[in-house]
Amino acid sequence: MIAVDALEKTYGGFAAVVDSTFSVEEGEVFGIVGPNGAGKTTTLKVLAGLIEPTSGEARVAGYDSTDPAMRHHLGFLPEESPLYEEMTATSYLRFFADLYEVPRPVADERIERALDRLELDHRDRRLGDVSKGMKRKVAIARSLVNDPDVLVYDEPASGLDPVTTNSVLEFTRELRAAGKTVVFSAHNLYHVESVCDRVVIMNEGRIVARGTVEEIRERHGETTYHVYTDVPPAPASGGTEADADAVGDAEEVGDRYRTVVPSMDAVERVRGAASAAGGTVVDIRTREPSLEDVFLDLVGRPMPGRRGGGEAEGAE
Ligand SMILES: Nc1ncnc2c1ncn2[C@@H]1O[C@H](COP(=O)(O)OP(=O)(O)OP(=O)(O)O)[C@@H](O)[C@H]1O
Repeated sequence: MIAVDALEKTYGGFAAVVDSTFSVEEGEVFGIVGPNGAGKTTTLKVLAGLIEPTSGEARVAGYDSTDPAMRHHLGFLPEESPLYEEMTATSYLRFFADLYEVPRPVADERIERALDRLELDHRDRRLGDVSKGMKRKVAIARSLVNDPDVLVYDEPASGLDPVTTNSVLEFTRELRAAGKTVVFSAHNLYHVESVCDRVVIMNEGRIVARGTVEEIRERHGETTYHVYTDVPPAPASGGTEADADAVGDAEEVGDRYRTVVPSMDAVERVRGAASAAGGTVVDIRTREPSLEDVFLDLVGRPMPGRRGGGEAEGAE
């Protein structure tokens, strides 16, 4: 449903997106995560046809993203979605439905359905007077007035309270169940883990990891072993440097000592060191990396060659 190929976007010589290639299948929820300035919004704006690639291409629902016909198949939720403050939710959504030339009875039914599902009260209050959560929900409803196949949401749940956040995430799952394809960006990795079928992690314009959350964890994360001993482990005299490294950082936890190590070999070294100190291992726990662990590890690495590349364009 979406195919992005060797996408580059530069702003006046600054490469915001570098050599990005990914695809999204029909009915998939696809997450783009990354730190501030990673290139997420730029990627989404290209998909939404709001900016043109410097090179490479993005195809959405069978159209080039720069083809105006593509927009009939797309609903876009920008990161900031200022609404017309004097309008009510209903009149605002009708206005957008008219822009898409949706027949009025169809539009009214669609708008009612979206507002009901999003549990939007105060439909006749001016938008300038409704809460931030309600404004976000109206913006989400706006993305659906043309009944698009593809939804591109930039930080859909950012700044929302936990209840509204949950309802937006649940709504995203329902969109998938209805066969829509959803691409969204997020900073909150829990949101991504809980909703997305597949994810790309971007850093400094480049994709640095991709796959299901599970695949990314397996590929990029490290399992650690937490070894609990009843004495501080001390390497036996005459032990190797690796033995000393393995037991260097025991931390006192209650009446036990915890040493975190990356392998079973190192666990055995800790065992030896505990016994050399007259004690024993009392517990070993395995800890799988979270998406957040992987993320912090990946985005902490410097990325080469961000500046330059592609032709300079004026800032938009
Ligand atoms: N119109 C523009 N002109 C110049 N530079 C831009 C423009 N838009 C974005 N950039 C730069 O491109 C880089 C990527 O920006 P982008 O907004 O895509 O990142 P992001 O991952 O969405 O960040 P955030 O999480 O902060 O929203 C940033 O360094 C940003 O300053």
